[in-house]
Formats: sequence, C-alpha cells, structure tokens
Amino acid sequence: MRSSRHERRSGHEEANGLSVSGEPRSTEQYSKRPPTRRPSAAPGNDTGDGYVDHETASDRNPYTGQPFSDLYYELEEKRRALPVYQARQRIVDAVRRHRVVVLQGETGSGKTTQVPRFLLEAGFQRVVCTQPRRIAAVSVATRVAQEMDVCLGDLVGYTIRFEDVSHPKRTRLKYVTDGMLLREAFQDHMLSRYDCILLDEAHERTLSTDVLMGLIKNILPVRPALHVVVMSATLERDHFTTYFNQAPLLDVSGRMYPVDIRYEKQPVMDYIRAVEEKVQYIHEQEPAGDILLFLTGEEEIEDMCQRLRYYSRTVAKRGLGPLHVLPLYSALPLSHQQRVFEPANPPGARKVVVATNVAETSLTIDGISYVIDPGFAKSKIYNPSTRVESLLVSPISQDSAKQRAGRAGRTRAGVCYRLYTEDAFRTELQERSYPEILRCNLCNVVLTLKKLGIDDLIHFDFMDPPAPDTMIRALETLFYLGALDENVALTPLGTQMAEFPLDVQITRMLVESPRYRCSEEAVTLAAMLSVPNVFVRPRYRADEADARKERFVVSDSDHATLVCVFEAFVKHDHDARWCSENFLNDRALLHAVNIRRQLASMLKQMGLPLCSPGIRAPDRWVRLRRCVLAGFLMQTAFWVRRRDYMTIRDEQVVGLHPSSVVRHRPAWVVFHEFVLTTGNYIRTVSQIEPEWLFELSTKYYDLTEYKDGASRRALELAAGLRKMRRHGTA
Ligand SMILES: Nc1ncnc2c1ncn2[C@@H]1O[C@H](COP(=O)(O)OP(=O)(O)OP(=O)(O)O)[C@@H](O)[C@H]1O
Repeated sequence: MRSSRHERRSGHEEANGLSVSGEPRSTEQYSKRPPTRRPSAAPGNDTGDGYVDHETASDRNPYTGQPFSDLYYELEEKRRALPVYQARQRIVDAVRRHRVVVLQGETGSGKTTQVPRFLLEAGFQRVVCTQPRRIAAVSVATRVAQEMDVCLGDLVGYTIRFEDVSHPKRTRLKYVTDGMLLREAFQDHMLSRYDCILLDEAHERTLSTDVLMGLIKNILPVRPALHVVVMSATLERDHFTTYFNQAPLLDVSGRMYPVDIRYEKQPVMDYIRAVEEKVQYIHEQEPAGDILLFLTGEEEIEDMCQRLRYYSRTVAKRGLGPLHVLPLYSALPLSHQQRVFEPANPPGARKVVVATNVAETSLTIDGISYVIDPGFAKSKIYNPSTRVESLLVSPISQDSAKQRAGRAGRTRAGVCYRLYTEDAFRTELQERSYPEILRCNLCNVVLTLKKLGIDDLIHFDFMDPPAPDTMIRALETLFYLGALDENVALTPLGTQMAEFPLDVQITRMLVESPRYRCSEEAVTLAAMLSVPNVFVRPRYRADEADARKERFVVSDSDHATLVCVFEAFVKHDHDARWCSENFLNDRALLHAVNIRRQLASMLKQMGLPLCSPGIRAPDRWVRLRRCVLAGFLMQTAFWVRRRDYMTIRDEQVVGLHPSSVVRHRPAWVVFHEFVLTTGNYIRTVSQIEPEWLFELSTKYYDLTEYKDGASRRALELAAGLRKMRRHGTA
C-alpha cells in the first residue's frame, strides 16, 4: 500500500513549481512523518527530520527480526564510508520535495547501491531502479541484499529478461533492466506498482531508457505520488534538467579511492598488441591487483584470452604467478558472466577480465586495480535509406572513458591506462555518445509505444526526437509486416509481436511459424540467429573447417543449415569436444540452447503451438524457407549476373556472402542480413520460389507500388511464371 501522506503532499502543483536550485530547501514540513519500522530495542539514529537510520538502532534486522550477521557489520562499515552516504539526508529531502531529481555523483560514490535503499528507508513503499544491463541488475541486487542482510528475492530482488528473482508482494526494492520495466508498463501503463522510480546510468541513453523517460513524463501529471530520480556519473546536466521541467540537480561529490589516469605519449598503431603488452607490463612490473581491459567484441576477446593464457603459461617458467583470464560479453550465458566476481583461481593468481562495454558502467568487480582502455567500442549505426543496421568499431566518447576508468578505484586505489594520448582524449573523442535512438532502427520502439497505448508518435516527448526518415521507415516496415494497419493502429499480429524482445522480422517469423507447421524449427532458427556466428574457420585450417561444415549443409538454405547444426549439437549432448572437432563455437551454441528454451516458453505462454513436420518430412525445409520469408519478407533479392543479386525495391547490387552454402544461384533468395565488408554482401540466405512472394499477406509485392525498373521487371516475370504454373504451362 502506498502511503496516503505521500499522495497528499506531492500534488501536481508541485510538479509545476519545481525549484531550479541544486540545493533543496529544508524539509521541516515532513518532520512529523512517522518513522518506518523503527526498532524498539535500542534508540534509533533519527536524524531529526524523519529519516530514520534504523539499522543502527538495534542488533536485530528490522526486516527479518534476526540478529545481524557478521557480514552485515563488515559491509555496513564500508557503505557508511561512501560519499553518497554523507549526502543521504539531502538526497531524501530532495526526492520528497520534487517529483523528479537528477542526481550526479562520481563513479563508485554509491548511487546505485545506496540511493534506492535510502528512499525505501525514507518511507517509499515500492522502489524500482533500472540498469541498462542484466549483469549489473543481478550483481547490484545481490550486493544490496547482502548489505541489508536479507535473502535476495525477498525484500530486495531483481527482474531481468526470463529471470524474476522477486516476490510480488514482499519485494519492495527491485533492480530491473530498463527493457523489463518497459515490459511491465505493457501490462500496467501507469507503472502504478511503484511510488519511486530510479533511472540509473541515464547517460547511456539506451533505447529503453529514452522511451521510459518519455513515458514517465506522461505519467507524472496523472500519478501525483510518483517520484523519479535520474542518476549517472556523467550525464549532460542541462539537457536532463531541462527535459524534466527544470528538475533540480543534486551533485554528490567525492569518491572512495583515487584513480590515476595514464596516457600514452605517442599514438598507438595496433591496439590489440598494445593491450597485450600493457597486461604483460603490469604483471611483470606493477604491484598485485586485478586487471580489467576493454575490447570491442567476442572474437577479439576470445582471441585475447588465448594469448594471455599462453603468456601466463610462459611466465610461470620465469617464476611469475599465473593469470586467471576471464572473458565477459553479453552473449555469454549469465552464469559464465558472473564468474568474473569469483576469486581468482588458483588463489593468488592475478585476475584479468577481458570485457566489452558490458563492464563499462555499474559493475564493481572486487580487486580490480588496473583498467586498460584502448578507446574503442562497437556501436550500432543505422542507415534508413538502405535499412541497414551495422555494428561498427569506433572511438568511444569521453564519458565512456570516464566510466571505464571508474571501474578501478572502487574497492582500492587504481590506475587506468588509456592507450591513446591525452591530446587525443581532448580533441578526438567526442564528449558523449549519441543516444541509441538516433542510431538505430525504430521498429521495436514503435511497437513498444503502440503497446503502451501511445498513439501519437509524432508528439511523443523524446529527449532527442529521432530523425523523421527513420521513423517513417519503421512505420513502413511494420505496416508491410502486418503489425500496423492503414490507420497506424496495432493489429492483433502486431500486439503479439510486441511481446517478443527480438528483431521484428524474427518475431514475425516466429509468430507466423505455426501456420507453416514448423514452429519447432523456427524457434531453433530464431535462437541461432540471435547468437554470434557458430562456425569457426581458423585461417590456417580453413579447408578442414569447410569440409566439416559440409556435414551439416542443406544446399538451398543457410537457415536450414543452422537448424541442422543446432540439432546435431543437442544430439551430441552439447559436447565441447565434438564442437571443436567440427569447428563449431560451443559457447555460442550453448547460448542458443538457452535462448531457444526461453523463446519456446514464450510461444507456449502466448498460446502459439510448437509443431514440426518431423525430421524426415520431405517438405521440412520448404516449410522453414517459406516461414523465413514470412518474417524477412522485405529482405529478398533476385539474381542478376554471376554471383550478383539485386535487393528488391532498394535495388542494391549485392553478392552472396562467401560463407553461404547456397551456391547454385537460385533466381530468388531471402536473406537475414546485409553486410558491408570488402563489398556489399547478403549473409545467411535461402532459396525461395518467386510465387511465394505473392502468397504473403503483404502489400510489399503489389506491382502497382513499383515504378518501372529492375525490381518491377523481376516481379512481373515472377507473376507471369506464377500464372503459367497455375495454368499448368510451366
Ligand atoms: N559487489 C561489490 N563488491 C565490493 N564492493 C562493492 C560491490 N558493490 C559495490 N561495492 C562498493 O560500493 C561502492 C559503490 O558502488 P555503486 O555501484 O553504488 O556506485 P555508483 O556510484 O553507482 O557507481 P557507478 O556510477 O560507477 O555505477 C563501490 O565503489 C564499492 O566500493
């Protein structure tokens, strides 16, 4: 139950009369507020204005009634030393007084672990704090539960996709991924369960955080008891405070331990080599302390892990201690990701965590003294005119560099080695990263907003409105996919599609798959398309790898080939040795197994039957190819010459990617992605029959929509062929 006192005091008028001062005024008017669960045994540390620091009041935990554990006292001492702890009264006062507060405090100052708890203890009934990443939500919730000496999943919990460790009634402080909070809003548009919402790491400007901010702005006037805190170490102050109607800014200064930033004197030519050398330098010259280094993606990371493990074996001969090398990237199953928190093995080894920017914000890995930042990351770029979304390696922003440095100096003093010059930091790195909403395709955002009941997309109050071209492209795609109707309203198909946290094409393929009686195969394929490439092709053993791949090949379909690989992996009990003999990436396959399980359960929950024509059915792959086309209906291409194809409508000349198993040059293909490497390629393709195009329920292949040109001629040919086949003349 929400406190009626909150309801009364924080009215709408207050939202309009926000103070712009960073220093909230005193809160005498709240001093009569009853303390929350004040323990009776010993005097509480009442700060005199209603905030009860009750954990000092008794040696029993007020939440469990149990005596506090030894760990509690140890952690309590540490949290009291955090800079935000000194500012807790100021923070609580500001949040009580204002509907929205923007809180800035240095990395490691205690925002994520402490502020939600202060607010809970100050009387808010249900507090939710968002995180951009799953690993952060889980690790922070775990830490806070330890600090409060309660079981995780009870008073304190977390919810991430496919994993809910919270209790519907008892959990009062919950950490969630921003995407999950949006999903909650699907069911409860007003987010009425919560009286306090904290949007953490707001500087990251993920799609979900941006949509949540707009949604919350809509909700605030109709939910007078709702209070919001937007937090980060590196946010663009004015932009945020202005967006939230001149919300006050609270600046919590101070950090726990210093971080010494060291730059290169000269620009680095090969950052991979430079990273490796820096690890070796630290290990050989610098005092004990674990290392966190940032690279751009899975392949680079796994490669670096190999190199460092090799190095570790060689230094052992020189009498140096070993390295314990651990990869960390989002495609790793969460349980593998969490190994970075475990103590080094063997004890005394120096832990080296090799991570993507998954580790850039929020994470505290105990023992990290050194951070190595080469200054690059992969980021998404979308080109609405070609509808191509690509991941490009590009320089990070100054904000990202600060966040990376902030992963050191959390539990001890630290050093951050920036593998670029100080001049490059100042002049070449842009101050902050572009918000995701300006860099990616908006299909999922549109579906999400529609599902949230927001119809007027044009006037939705985005902090940075996306480019009109990108929005139009998204509406068009959703219309052709059948998710929106002519009036831009969500169709029943669109309503189902919005439930899936996947790319819209994959989603439509899944939702349509029971119609083709191949949902078992489609779920497998969706999982395989969601993980990195499973085929390993070392340069020096490429022929051998290609020969092994032949075992799985279905010659007219890369999609069916992927399903075969998955099924063989399951048949061989997920055996890593079998994978290595067959040049397959076992981690990616394990990840696919995990995703498949989750997707299958989603399909079941939505009442979509799991069915298959059977592994021996002659039309098994025909069904799958038709089903792929039903999802990727805007991604077809027709043959023009040699290995060249032309994409329909956009008329880009593309080649079949060299990795494709489809070599017989079918007249039409459907493809999963368009990639730009040494040329324009389409990757993961399947042969389709041209007449299938006209059997899809879409206007995309309506000839009247095509001007004269290669696409129209190809379609006319296909339509003519279809007619002839119907009349039995072809
Ligand atoms: N799992 C943990 N193990 C050890 N110490 C921890 C852990 N989690 C938090 N801490 C301690 O609490 C401090 C505050 O962490 P918290 O995540 O709340 O900071 P923050 O201000 O949110 O940082 P950031 O802006 O980098 O996310 C850390 O610097 C560290 O000293």
